[in-house]
Amino acid sequence: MSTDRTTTPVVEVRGLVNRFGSQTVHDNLDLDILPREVLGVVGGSGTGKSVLLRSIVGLRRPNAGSVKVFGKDLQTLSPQARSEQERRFGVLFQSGALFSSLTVVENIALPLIEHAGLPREDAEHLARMKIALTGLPPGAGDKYPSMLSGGMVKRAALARALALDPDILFLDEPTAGLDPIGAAAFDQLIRTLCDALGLSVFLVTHDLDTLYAICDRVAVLSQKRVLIADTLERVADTRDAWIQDYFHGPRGRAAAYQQPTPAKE
Ligand SMILES: Nc1ncnc2c1ncn2[C@@H]1O[C@H](COP(=O)(O)OP(=O)(O)OP(=O)(O)O)[C@@H](O)[C@H]1O
Repeated sequence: MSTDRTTTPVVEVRGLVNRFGSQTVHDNLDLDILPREVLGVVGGSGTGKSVLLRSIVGLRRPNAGSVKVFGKDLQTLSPQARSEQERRFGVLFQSGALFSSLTVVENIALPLIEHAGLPREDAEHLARMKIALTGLPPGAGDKYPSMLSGGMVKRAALARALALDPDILFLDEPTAGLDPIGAAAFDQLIRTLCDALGLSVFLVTHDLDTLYAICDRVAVLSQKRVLIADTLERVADTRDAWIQDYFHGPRGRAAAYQQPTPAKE
């Protein structure tokens, strides 16, 4: 676990409101993402975890509220300044979202060519470095996504999310669909990258093992807002029906038994 995190947030979400027609998904939601932390974001299905992620990274304009990234409100920036801020985000969507007609190297090189303006040869050289960083064998770079296993696709998508050397990584259910061993290995990869590269990680998950294995704090979405964002221990002790069910039901007990509790600062 990282030990030198400061308390100035890298992302501050304040008073966020998101509505779809008559459905209010978020109502006055507040959340901080701290430097160098892995923040697990949990909540029942449909509580708005993915919408929150999309609102923070600028893919959805909220109905009200503000999102500050490194102290700057994305909505008030010029298009160029905004795009520079957005380059500080790396996003891994649930589907992986790689282009099927491009090889893994080409997929990872693409943002380096399009956003960083690198010549193809340099971009592909850097792409191979990102591939190595995520633990993929070198040969994987020349394959198409359909030729890779589910775990390898996740790693390739992570390599692409890391292409522009982001400060904050957003992961939407990264271990969904992986077998338990593959999921545990992917968890450890995220923790290692967070510590080695000094990244902050916003991680939407349903996976209790992930929370116990790598998260510094856990944010619970419930009743259209963040009910609590704190250490796993304090969250699990919170009096709330969903939290009690989630952390102290059979699956929660099994996860707590299997994993060492994250080190305290
Ligand atoms: N583009 C959209 N148009 C209309 N409704 C939407 C849209 N995107 C999300 N919603 C609604 O917002 C709510 C929250 O969706 P979201 O995908 O954020 O939930 P979630 O917490 O990530 O759920 P899950 O854990 O099942 O993935 C859902 O009721 C969903 O139907």
